[in-house]
Amino acid sequence: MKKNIVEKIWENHSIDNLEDDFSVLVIDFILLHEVTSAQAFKELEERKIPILSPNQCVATVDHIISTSKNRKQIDNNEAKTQVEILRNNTKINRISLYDFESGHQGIVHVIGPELGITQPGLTIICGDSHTATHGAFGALAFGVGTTEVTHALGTGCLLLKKPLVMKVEFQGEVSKGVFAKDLIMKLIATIGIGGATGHIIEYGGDIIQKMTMEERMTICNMSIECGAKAGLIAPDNTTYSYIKGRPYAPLNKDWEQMISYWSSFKSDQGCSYDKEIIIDISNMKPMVTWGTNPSQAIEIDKNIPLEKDMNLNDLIMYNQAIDYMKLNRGFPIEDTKIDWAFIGSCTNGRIEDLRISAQILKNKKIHPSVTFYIVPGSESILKQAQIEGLDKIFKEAGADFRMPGCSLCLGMNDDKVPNGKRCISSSNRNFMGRQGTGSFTHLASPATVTASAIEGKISSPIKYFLN
Ligand SMILES: CC(C)[C@H](C(=O)O)[C@@H](O)C(=O)O
Ligand code: SF4
Repeated sequence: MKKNIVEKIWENHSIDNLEDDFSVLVIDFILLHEVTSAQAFKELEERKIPILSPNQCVATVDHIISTSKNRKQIDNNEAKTQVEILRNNTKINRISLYDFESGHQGIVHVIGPELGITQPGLTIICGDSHTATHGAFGALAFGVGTTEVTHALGTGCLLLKKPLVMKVEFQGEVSKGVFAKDLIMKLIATIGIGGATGHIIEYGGDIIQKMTMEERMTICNMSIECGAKAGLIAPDNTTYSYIKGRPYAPLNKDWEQMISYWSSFKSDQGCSYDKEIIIDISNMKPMVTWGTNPSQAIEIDKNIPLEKDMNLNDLIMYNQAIDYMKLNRGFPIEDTKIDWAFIGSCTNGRIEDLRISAQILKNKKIHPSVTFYIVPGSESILKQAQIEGLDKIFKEAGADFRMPGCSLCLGMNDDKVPNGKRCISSSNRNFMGRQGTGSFTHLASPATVTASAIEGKISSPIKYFLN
């Protein structure tokens, strides 16, 4: 029987099939961060259950930490306690912790791939909703709650219901100035925040195949924003060359064997899906959100929708969003004045994102009224940016190039957009107050963020890519 990639990974990991499509699934890797792991360790300790396989776990500090240069001296007491608890838990349980100055501290979904932990055909979980990022490598990776983290740490498996599978393909020509972020935002705007509920998305087709791993990670990362449990992309040579030589990658003598194993995790030609969606991206412009969820997005040259443009079901959310965002119905989104700009997060805080921003910023200054945070996803990206001299370009332009962490993606650490200020952001969520109480967020690609930081208003980056 022909199978899709999800069915293949599922069967390969299922050790017991129960009624109603439930299976006991082996979990290959557990990623941990300071916010959602403490309770899991505590419960296991209380019940005297040891961690089954500490070498299949990796931890880092990302959410709550400071991104300032003197981040090691943690002033915030709550953050200090959470970091100390994680240090202690990982030490007692012999789990690798990528702490400050380890060379790989960073956002959990950035360092997994970077270390070569994220590999095709694996099942990977983390107490974090953006775990789908790892699906870019053909892994079945999804966010879970702390109870499931506890269960998986103790037993190495999880009881799960087999999800439906949706195939998504982007078709057409990618226009200049349009990036992976714009494509995934277009999908979410098209199918809505619940458009993929109950499904795992497999992204396929020529456009996806031509993408770099960084671009594929951006795509898979935001799958959760349209309700999908996970998003994945079949592995190919781009995947294998990215993994090769990384700390957790198979060594030379096992390499060929692993490639042939990994290559088996591809959907069979003619296999079936529960749903198939094609998104036409011809002549598409960069995307930007006007509202307070990621589906409330339009192409940058379009007007903010009017009430009559909305679905009846979306009307309440529409009105709440417009009122919160203090925007004018039916007006252009372009030229909306901004105060802050942010490049970072597990969606767009990778080296390619910083390179695009630096390419635009070179020999330019950001607008005097804009505060621009550029936050690398990991220590290794920070180092690479310094090697390439990107840090100098950022500094000369007037941007603040900071230490790695989740930073302004969520208002859980010292980095916050002040009340009443408007930020254009390369992150993945624009919920009310997400970047700080009373702040306004517009999601966009790193190129659009940078163009807007220069102009002091929401601006298209297309002009920077015309020759
Ligand atoms: C703090 C954490 C539980 C949360 C998540 O799961 O997504 C965070 O990473 C986010 O992006 O909102
Ligand atoms: S960068 Fe943002 S989305 Fe990603 S894990 Fe951190 S808080 Fe969550």
